[in-house]
Amino acid sequence: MTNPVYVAIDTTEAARAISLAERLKGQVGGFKLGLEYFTANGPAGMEAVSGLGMPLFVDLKLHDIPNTVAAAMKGVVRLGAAITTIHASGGGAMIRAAVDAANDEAARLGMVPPAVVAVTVLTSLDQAGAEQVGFDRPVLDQVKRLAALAQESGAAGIVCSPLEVEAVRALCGPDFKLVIPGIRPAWSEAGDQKRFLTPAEARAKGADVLVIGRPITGAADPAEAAGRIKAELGL
Ligand SMILES: O=c1ccn([C@@H]2O[C@H](COP(=O)(O)O)[C@@H](O)[C@H]2O)c(=O)[nH]1
Repeated sequence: MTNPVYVAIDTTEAARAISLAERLKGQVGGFKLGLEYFTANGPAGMEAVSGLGMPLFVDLKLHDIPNTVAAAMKGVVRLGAAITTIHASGGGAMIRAAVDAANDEAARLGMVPPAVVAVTVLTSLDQAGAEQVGFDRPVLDQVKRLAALAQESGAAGIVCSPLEVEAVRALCGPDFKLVIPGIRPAWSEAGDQKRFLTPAEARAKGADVLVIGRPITGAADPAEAAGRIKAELGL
């Protein structure tokens, strides 16, 4: 089985990111770099990590009018992303524009386009937090609604919490990519994550990609922590 874990390397420091990536290379399936890293280090910083030869998940969660998202998505393709994120709540036209831009730019450059996945309801929101931003229905229903929109608008998959995986799988089918943060091994701290399960639980429910940051990167020995997660997954 391919290792489904993408480690979220959330830091502003390129040297720390590269050092973590080098130490974790054999223990995870890929590296995720997000806003914190990109705004500090730009495309060159991204390339310093992708140059280590592992799949790169570029997590910029684009959310703007379709024209702007399409232009930004072309830059994401040039970073060599295997997976990248947009916000589903940007709407169907925005999702379609992002997917079309990814495909067009990749074709122009002779590259494989990234899997464009749409963030539904952030895993840091519980029911009360979701209601605060106007999702006045159960979180599961909101996730399913945005998953259906993402799928009909051409996205390769979605980002949701492990608690919603089974329902979205039933709704969207086996080929829809479920990228799942909110992963907390039993021995780790929840931090700001509100909707979470363990790696083994998330995998058993049918998650395709497990996004795990602080339980690995904040451990005294990140490679050992990633190795424990690998063992939990039977890898
Ligand atoms: O709903 C979401 C969407 C994205 N994330 C990102 O995943 C990682 C999780 O890191 P942990 O340290 O394991 O909490 C982080 O980069 C988030 O930006 C998410 O957590 N929830």
